Amino acid sequence: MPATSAVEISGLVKRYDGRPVVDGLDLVAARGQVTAVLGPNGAGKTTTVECCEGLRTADDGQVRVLGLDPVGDARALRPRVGVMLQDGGLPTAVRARDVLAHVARMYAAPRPVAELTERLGIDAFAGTTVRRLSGGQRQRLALAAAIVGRPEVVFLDEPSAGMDPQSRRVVWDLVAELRDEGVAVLLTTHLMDEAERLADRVVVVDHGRVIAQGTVPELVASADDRTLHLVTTPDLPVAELTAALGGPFAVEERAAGSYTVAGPVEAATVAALTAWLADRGALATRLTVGRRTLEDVFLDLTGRELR
Ligand SMILES: Nc1ncnc2c1ncn2[C@@H]1O[C@H](COP(=O)(O)OP(=O)(O)OP(=O)(O)O)[C@@H](O)[C@H]1O
Repeated sequence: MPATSAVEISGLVKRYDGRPVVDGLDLVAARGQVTAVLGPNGAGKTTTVECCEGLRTADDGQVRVLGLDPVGDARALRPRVGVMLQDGGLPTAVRARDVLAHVARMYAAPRPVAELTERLGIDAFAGTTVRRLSGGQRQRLALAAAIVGRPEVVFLDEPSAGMDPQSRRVVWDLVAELRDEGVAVLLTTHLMDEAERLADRVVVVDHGRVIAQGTVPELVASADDRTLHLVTTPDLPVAELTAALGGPFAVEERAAGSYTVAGPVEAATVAALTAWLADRGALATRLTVGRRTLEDVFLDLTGRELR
């Protein structure tokens, strides 16, 4: 394993009832980097992370965390790895502050608990039992528990899911700090802005396999394609518009009155579009042309169908 990689997964297979939900997955997460795993619901992200955490055993392939086997070397790994589970995984009858104090005592040189509770706004609900915490409060406590032991590798399964925007920013700052301290952070997320802001590398998983990976700029920089975002009258006939633009464009109404035109958008495309809108008496209240976003790329890669 190269010195910089903290997690190495090769050919991982995990089946449930004979059905492979992880199906030959390869992934590397480096120290001092945030690696974000994206994928539709059921793609196999949590299962993969749980194999790294030693909570599931692989049916095939190999998983190495800090060069060790997450299941066989669980004892050696425990003090070096931080884990934040999707459901929190915290004891429900214990008060928030006691959970954290207890976890901190398991490590030789924990972070100062008071500093963490202040930073993550846990002081405000420190005396409340886990059972009675809101979803976002529970997430913050789970994050604190995952990092209090100064781990070398941190697994964060949807760390800011259910959090308000203020908490999310605090979490993002904390994750960036961990990275700067040299920690390997492997996180799953459905939030494209979270991945865009935090990830040094993005790994897109679908049907239990990696279907794309790279830095965000690498992933969004495909050919000359741009995306035009348009806000105007809802329910316009997109097939007619596509024909009027006269090129290989993918036109879509993503939300009522909010359209995207993907493809080789040029000045003439914008002119044709505004002329077509004017013919229908439709006013564009917003029209922007930019490079494709990570969300555009994600939808292109994984399709539009619900899972
Ligand atoms: N213990 C289990 N027994 C049977 N099937 C399971 C089990 N755990 C997960 N699965 C199935 O495995 C598939 C992958 O689940 P997983 O939780 O890894 O997906 P995910 O990518 O994390 O999805 P999400 O984005 O919804 O969290 C799903 O179809 C799920 O129903």
